[in-house]
Amino acid sequence: MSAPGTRAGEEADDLGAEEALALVQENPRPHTRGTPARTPDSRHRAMPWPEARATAERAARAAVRAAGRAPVPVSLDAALGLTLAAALPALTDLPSFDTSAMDGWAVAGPGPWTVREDGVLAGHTAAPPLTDGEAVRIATGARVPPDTTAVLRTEHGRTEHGRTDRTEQGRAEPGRTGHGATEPRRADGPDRLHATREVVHGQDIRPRGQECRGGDQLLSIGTLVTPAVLGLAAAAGYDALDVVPRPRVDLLVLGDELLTSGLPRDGLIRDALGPMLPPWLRALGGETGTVRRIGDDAEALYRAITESAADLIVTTGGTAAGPVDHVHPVLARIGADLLVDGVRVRPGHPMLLARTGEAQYLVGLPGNPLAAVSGLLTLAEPLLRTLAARPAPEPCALPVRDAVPGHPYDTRLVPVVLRGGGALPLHYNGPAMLRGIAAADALAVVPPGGVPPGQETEILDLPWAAGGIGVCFT
Ligand SMILES: Nc1nc2c(c(=O)[nH]1)N[C@H]1C(S)=C(S)[C@@H](COP(=O)(O)OP(=O)(O)OC[C@H]3O[C@@H](n4cnc5c(N)ncnc54)[C@H](O)[C@@H]3O)O[C@H]1N2
Ligand code: MOO
Repeated sequence: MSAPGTRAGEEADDLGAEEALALVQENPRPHTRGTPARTPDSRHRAMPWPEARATAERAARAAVRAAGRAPVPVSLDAALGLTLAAALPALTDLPSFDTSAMDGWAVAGPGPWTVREDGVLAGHTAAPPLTDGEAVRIATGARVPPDTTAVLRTEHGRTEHGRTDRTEQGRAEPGRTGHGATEPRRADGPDRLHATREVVHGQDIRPRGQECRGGDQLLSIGTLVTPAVLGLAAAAGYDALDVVPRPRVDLLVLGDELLTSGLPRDGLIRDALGPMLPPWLRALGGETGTVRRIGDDAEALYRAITESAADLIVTTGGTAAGPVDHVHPVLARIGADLLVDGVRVRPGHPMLLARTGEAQYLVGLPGNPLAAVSGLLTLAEPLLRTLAARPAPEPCALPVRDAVPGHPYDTRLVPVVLRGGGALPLHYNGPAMLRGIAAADALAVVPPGGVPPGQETEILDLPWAAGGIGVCFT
């Protein structure tokens, strides 16, 4: 990577976002609405895409009913991204004492006021009550002394020394005045404070309980813990929160052809899914333990599944019907219920969902990397979201800028960038490619037959893509 300002860095800047996008943008092709129907073979079990998602969500609801998901207390720093398992009552009034909202003086009654010698700072013990005609220097956030009637901002007060001084010429003159801050005292006796603006009763005092009273419900059950929720919980006195725990995920990567480092060689390729899936599963609400590489070993796959105590097992590869595609035979040996066995979606149609225990499910992702992403968002997303008690994302639809060709029968998931309120399909969206999705903001859901230019289509968020999505990002 080049440091900013170097030649290469300048070249990258010169390239510009749009040109960078052109590296991955799809060439518009005529959409294929009306393409003559092809008789699908072995399609009988494949489920329509919306139904597959609903099935995964229902399965997770059944798991929650069967096993429950006991709330766990976690420290604030571990709670981000989890869901509140109970409503959040305030543990205290907020603010918990009458607080100065400004730097200035706490005053009692009408001015001018006699200024007390000591000031009041935030975090200090309570100052003694003020009497009518008295003022005391006060800082923002400090407790206002009892019987304070208002806070006068520094910039709205003028102080005057309480005694006359002798000048060099021997003439008497009043103590010099200061605007805002009190000048160093040169004479005995308290300063006098004058307001330069009208003073309204109660001004710039945040009364105790202004935001909430102890016991008030601040947030409801099921609220996603965001950075703002962490701040509110801390302000309201919490050190820990009761949350729905992250569903545990065991990730089993299948395939003898996979390398974990270096360049592809001798027919071997790099494992793209081992690095990609754990953080993605976490963004969807799950927590992946170690990634286990099983190779193409049916016995090892059987053991890994039957020994797993995870809420969700995710396998990659081996879902088709090749000589070393062991997922189906092993699930049959276990006696698992196949709830989804193929989905009418491209890429990713061999994806599957099985029930492997009373409250345990297995999502089989196809090995082709973009097909695996498709399976992740079709089956693992609704499942993990429901297990983690996260709210469903608001449905979002945007117009496509160019025609997006469709499959004759199946839904397509197409990586897109979002620009100017519309979706632009990206090139390099083949099942084995990650180049398009790596540059994408979202996935467009393209129904069978395709979408003509300007027509709205459903958009699936990518968890990291805040930029440009606006309304869709939750
Ligand atoms: N006769 C048929 N063959 C295939 C069909 C079909 O319907 N009939 N479907 C194709 C489709 S579509 C897909 S998708 C794949 C699904 O295959 P599997 O889930 O069995 O996956 P594999 O065969 O193990 O691998 C497919 C492909 O992906 C590469 N791969 C696997 N794992 C990884 C990984 N972790 N990182 C990177 N790449 C990976 C693997 O090397 C293969 O190239 O089946 C088609 N075949
Ligand atoms: O479903 Mo496969 O994903 O088309 O490659």
